[in-house]
Amino acid sequence: MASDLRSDCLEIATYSIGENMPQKATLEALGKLDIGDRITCLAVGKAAWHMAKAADTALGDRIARGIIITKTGHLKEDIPGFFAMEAGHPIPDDRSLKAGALALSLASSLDEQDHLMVLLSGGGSSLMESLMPGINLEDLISINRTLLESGAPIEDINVVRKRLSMVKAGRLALAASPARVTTLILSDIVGNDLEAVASGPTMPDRATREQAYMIADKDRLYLTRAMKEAMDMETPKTLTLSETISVGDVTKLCSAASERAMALGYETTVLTASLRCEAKEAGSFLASIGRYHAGKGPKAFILGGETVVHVRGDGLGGRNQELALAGAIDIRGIEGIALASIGSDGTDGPTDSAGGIVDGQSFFRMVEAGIDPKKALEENDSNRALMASGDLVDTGPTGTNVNDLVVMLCT
Ligand SMILES: O=C(O)[C@H](O)CO
Repeated sequence: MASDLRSDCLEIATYSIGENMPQKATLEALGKLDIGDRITCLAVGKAAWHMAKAADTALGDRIARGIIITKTGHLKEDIPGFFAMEAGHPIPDDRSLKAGALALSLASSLDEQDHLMVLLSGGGSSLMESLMPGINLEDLISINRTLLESGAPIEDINVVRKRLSMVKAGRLALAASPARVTTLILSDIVGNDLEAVASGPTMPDRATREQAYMIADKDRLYLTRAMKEAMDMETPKTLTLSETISVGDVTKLCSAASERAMALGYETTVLTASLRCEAKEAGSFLASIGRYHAGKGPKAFILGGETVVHVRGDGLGGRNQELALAGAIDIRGIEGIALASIGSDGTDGPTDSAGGIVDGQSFFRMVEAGIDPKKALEENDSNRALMASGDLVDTGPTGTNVNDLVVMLCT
C-alpha cells in the first residue's frame, strides 16, 4: 500500500508542477487576453525565456520587438525578433545595469498605439536594475549582500530595493506611459503579494518611506547620502494604464495538486498555501496529523509555501528534505501513510534533489543503512539520511519556480 501511496504522491506533485510550467501558464493566460496589434514584449526573470517562447507561439508577428533578461544559464535557443541577454543573480552585476537601461529605453520609446507586454518571474530584482543618481554598482552589490544575508523576508528586501531603483516599484510602467502595460506574473512569493515579485517594475508600490527606513535600520544598512535621497523620493501609488495578471503561483500549485488527488479518489484538504514555518516543525506537525488520520482514509492533505531551516549542523540538505526527514521520524512504524515535500523548481537547498518522500518504514531503512535519523536531523544532514533510505526525489530543474508543495496521503 505504501508504494501506491508513494506513487500517488509523486503523480500529484508531477501533475501540479506541470500545470504551473511557465510556457503552459503563459499560453493559457494569453489566450484569454484582448491585446492590441503593436506589441512590445519584455520578459524578465528566471522563467523569462519560457514565457517569451509562449508569447512568440501565441502572438507571433504581432510582437514588434522583444527583450529577454534572464539568469546565466537559463537561455535556450534564439527566439526570432527577441534580443536575449543574461545577468547576475542573486547578486546583481554590470549586466543587470545594462538590462535595466535597455528596459527603460525600450519602455520610453513607446506611444499610445503600443502595448507593452511584461512577462515577469522570480529573480527579476537582481537581473534588471537601473540605479537612482549617485548610487553605483558597488553600493548596489553591498546593499544586496547585506539584505540577503540578514534573513529578512523577500517582501521587506524588495521594499528597500525598490526605493533605490529607477526601474522597480512601477517606474518601468511610468516610463512606458502613454502605452498600455499588461504584466503576466509567475509568482515565487508565498502569499502572492504580486507587487513584490521582481520588485514590481510595473505595479504601484504600497510601501511607505517609513517602512523602507524601518527595514534599513533593522538590517543595519549603511546608506550613503545618494541612497537616503532615493529613499525619500515617493514611489508611484497608482498606475492607471497598467494591469497585472497572475499566471502561476503557489495557490495554483495547491489547487492543481488537490484536483489530481481528488481524481485519484482521495478526500482532499488544502491545509494552507502559505506555509512559512521551520521545516522540521512542519514535518513533525504533519506527522501528528497523519498519525491521527492513518487508517481513516483515503485522505490527502496538501500544503504549499516555503519553510525555513535555521542551520545548526554542517550536514547537507534543503528545507524540503528536512521536512521529510522530520516527518519520517514521527511517522515511524505507522502503516498507510506517505509524505512528500518537493521544490517546484526541482532544486532543494544546495543539493541536486528536489525534496524527499517518506513513509512509515523510512526511519527503519535509515537505521539499517547505519544512519541515526534524529542525529541527522540535528545536524541538518537530511540529504544523506534520505539517500540512505531511498527517499530522495530527483526531478532535475523543472523550469518553473512557484515555491514548494507538500503532499501527505493516508489510507
Ligand atoms: O526577484 C525577486 O525579487 C524575487 O525572486 C522575488 O520575486
